[in-house]
Amino acid sequence: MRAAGRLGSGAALWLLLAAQAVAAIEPISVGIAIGAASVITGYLSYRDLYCRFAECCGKQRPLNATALKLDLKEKLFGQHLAAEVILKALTGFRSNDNPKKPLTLSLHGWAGTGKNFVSQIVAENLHAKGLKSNFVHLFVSTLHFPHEQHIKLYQDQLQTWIRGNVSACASSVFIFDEMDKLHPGLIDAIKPFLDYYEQVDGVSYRKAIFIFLSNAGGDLITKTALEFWRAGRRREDIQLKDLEHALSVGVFNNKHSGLWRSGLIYKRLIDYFIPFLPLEYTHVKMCVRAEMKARGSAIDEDVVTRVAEEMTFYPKGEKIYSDRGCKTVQSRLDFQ
Ligand SMILES: Nc1ncnc2c1ncn2[C@@H]1O[C@H](COP(=O)(O)OP(=O)(O)OP(=O)(O)O)[C@@H](O)[C@H]1O
Repeated sequence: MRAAGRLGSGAALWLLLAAQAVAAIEPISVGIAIGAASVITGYLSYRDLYCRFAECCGKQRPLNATALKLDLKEKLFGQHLAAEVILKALTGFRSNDNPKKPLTLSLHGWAGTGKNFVSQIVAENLHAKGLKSNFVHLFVSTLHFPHEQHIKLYQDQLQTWIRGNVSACASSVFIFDEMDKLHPGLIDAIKPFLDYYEQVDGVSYRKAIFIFLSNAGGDLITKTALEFWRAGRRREDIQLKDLEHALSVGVFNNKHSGLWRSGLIYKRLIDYFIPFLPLEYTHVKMCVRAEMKARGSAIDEDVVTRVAEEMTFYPKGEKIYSDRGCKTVQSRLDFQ
C-alpha cells in the first residue's frame, strides 16, 4: 500500500526534523507526529507503520534455527528424537522458498511427555506471538469437534476456517490437539490442503504447517523404550527408524487414533511421525527445577526430590517411567 500523496522533499524533511526536535519534550504525541511525517514523506508506507503496532503476516519471518535449536536443547527434556526431527523438519521446510506441500508433523506419546509444550516452542519460533498469534490456530478435538453426529458440519467449518486463514497468511500454523479423540474420518476434510497442489481454489497452502498431537501409539513407544532399558541400552540410542514406521502403521490401523484408515497416511501426506518417549525420574526432576526457575525461586534440591518422589512410576516392579510425565509437577510444587 503506497503512502497517499507526497510533499516536496524539502517540506517533508522539515516536518520530520521539526517532529524529531520536539521529541525530547513530549514523546507520545511526537511519536504520532513522526509517524505521520514518515508516512507523508513516504519514508514509511501505511502498512509499515501499521505493522509496527499490529501483528502482520507479511514476508515470512526467517526461522532462526540457532534459537530453535537452543530452545529445544534447553527446555525440552528426554526427547532427543523430537528435538532432532523437529529442528531438521522446520529448518528444511522454512529454508525452501517454494515447498511442494505444507509441512505436516504428527507427534505421538503418552500424557505429559511434552507434545503441547513443543508445539508452543515451535509456534514461538515461527510467529513472534506464539500460540497467541493471529496466525497460529489450536483445535482441541473434544472442545471444537465434540459431537459425532456433526462431523459433516465440522468438516465444512474446518475447510472454511483453514481456507480463510491461509488466504490471510500463507505461513499459518494449525495445531490439532487430542487427535486420538477425533472422530474417524473428520480429519480427511483437510486432505486437499496437505496434498501436492500448487493451489486449491486459488489459494496456496504450501507454506502452511500442520501439527497433530496424539496419545495414540504411546503403548508402542513405551514398549520400545522398555526393550532398550531392559537390554541395558541408552534411551538416546533409540532412533526414529526404530519407531516411525511401526507408529504410522499402528495409528493407521487404530480406530481410536483420529487417523484410522486416513488418506493422510495412505497418501503419505504426513511428513514425520514423531515419538515422544515416556519420561524417567530424572526428567521429572528437571521439570521441577525448570518450574522453580520459571517461578523465580532458588532451586531447592530437597523440594525437587520430594516432588519427584510424589509422582507415580511404572511398570510396577521397575518404576522407570512417570505415569503422568511432567504433568501435575506444577500443582504439586504449589503444596511444598
Ligand atoms: N519433555 C518435557 N520437557 C520439559 N517439560 C515438559 C516435558 N513434558 C512435559 N513438560 C512440562 O509438563 C507440562 C505438560 O506437558 P504437555 O502439555 O506438553 O504434555 P502432553 O504431552 O501434551 O500431554 P497430553 O498428551 O496429556 O496433552 C508442559 O507445559 C511442561 O511444563
